[in-house]
Amino acid sequence: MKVSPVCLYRPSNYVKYNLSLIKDIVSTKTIRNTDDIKVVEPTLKINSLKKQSKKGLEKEKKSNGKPEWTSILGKYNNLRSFATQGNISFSNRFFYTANIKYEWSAFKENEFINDDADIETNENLVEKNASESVVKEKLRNVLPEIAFLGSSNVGKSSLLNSLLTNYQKSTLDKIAWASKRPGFTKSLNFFNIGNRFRLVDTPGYGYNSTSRQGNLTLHYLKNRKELIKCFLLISAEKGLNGNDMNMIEFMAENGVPFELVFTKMDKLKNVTMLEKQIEDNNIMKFPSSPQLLFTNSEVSKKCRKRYGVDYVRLLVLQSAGLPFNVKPLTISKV
Ligand SMILES: Nc1nc2c(ncn2[C@@H]2O[C@H](COP(=O)(O)OP(=O)(O)OP(=O)(O)O)[C@@H](O)[C@H]2O)c(=O)[nH]1
Ligand SMILES: [Mg+2]
Repeated sequence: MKVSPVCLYRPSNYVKYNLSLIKDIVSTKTIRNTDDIKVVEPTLKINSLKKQSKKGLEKEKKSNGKPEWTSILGKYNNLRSFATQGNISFSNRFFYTANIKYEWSAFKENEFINDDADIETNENLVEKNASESVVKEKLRNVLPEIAFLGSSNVGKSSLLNSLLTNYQKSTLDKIAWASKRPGFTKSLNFFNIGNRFRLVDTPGYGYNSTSRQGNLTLHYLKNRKELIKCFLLISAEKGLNGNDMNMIEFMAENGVPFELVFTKMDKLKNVTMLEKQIEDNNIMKFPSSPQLLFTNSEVSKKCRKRYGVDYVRLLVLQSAGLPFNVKPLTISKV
């Protein structure tokens, strides 16, 4: 199948959705061997577009001790009005005090259904180390789900860990497994957060992914009743790519609410170019008006703190329909 990359990127074509195309694109296996390789090229490599002057870099380095990019944290979302010190303290406390429980991984479509009839008849649901009643209990415990999506290596697993790790700690808690190797997460992984909602880590699409993983994620997005929100992660260093645009189309077509999170902000050299990309791709004019968040999950000498995490936490609670002062519940030991 030949696809013009220009056609894919143009916002006017944004509503034109083609399931077979997306399935192909989510699988790099398919793409590597076809001309469609073009569609996975990033639309814009932010850092490569313009070499910054020394003066510009200096200016960007620090403003009030923070990296300059932190000035856009509240610019492309409506969270500023909610981000009072009180609400931030409440929501941080929720994430620090909630019991976190990894519950299960889904490698196949039938591992995230929770229709009673299907459970009764589906023997695949019985895990090696769990009785059928345990698996049923897990699937019956209906909680709203928020999934992290994005290209491989954008930092989905790291963001999940960052949300759940206290600011005081210098390294992230290892709740979801992260790795510098792209394509590391191979299944949908479900984490119960204080028995109020689940965070779902997903396999990345693009480099080093497989069509099985891509189809699994698409099936989850389309069919999972508990899914209330997706956070689509984009590496600020690499920019939005064709796969991201297709995933956005897929979610729009299937009525899946989503927000956008720019990750690895600590690696961004030029905040103006990121803003230009947001404008050029008409991101603020997407019909569903996603909120834009910006964060870094790693710290370095240049960027000594994790920024933007407060906003992501606020938006997760808000997405789950919870008040910011919500208290975590006990998670059943089953
Ligand atoms: N500098 C920097 N590195 C990051 C950030 N977030 C993640 N990383 C690194 O990027 C690599 C990939 O992170 P992961 O969290 O495993 O990425 P992922 O999206 O889950 O990747 P897959 O599971 O392969 O799809 C790891 O080496 C992380 O340490 C960030 O904000 N800044
Ligand atoms: Mg991962």
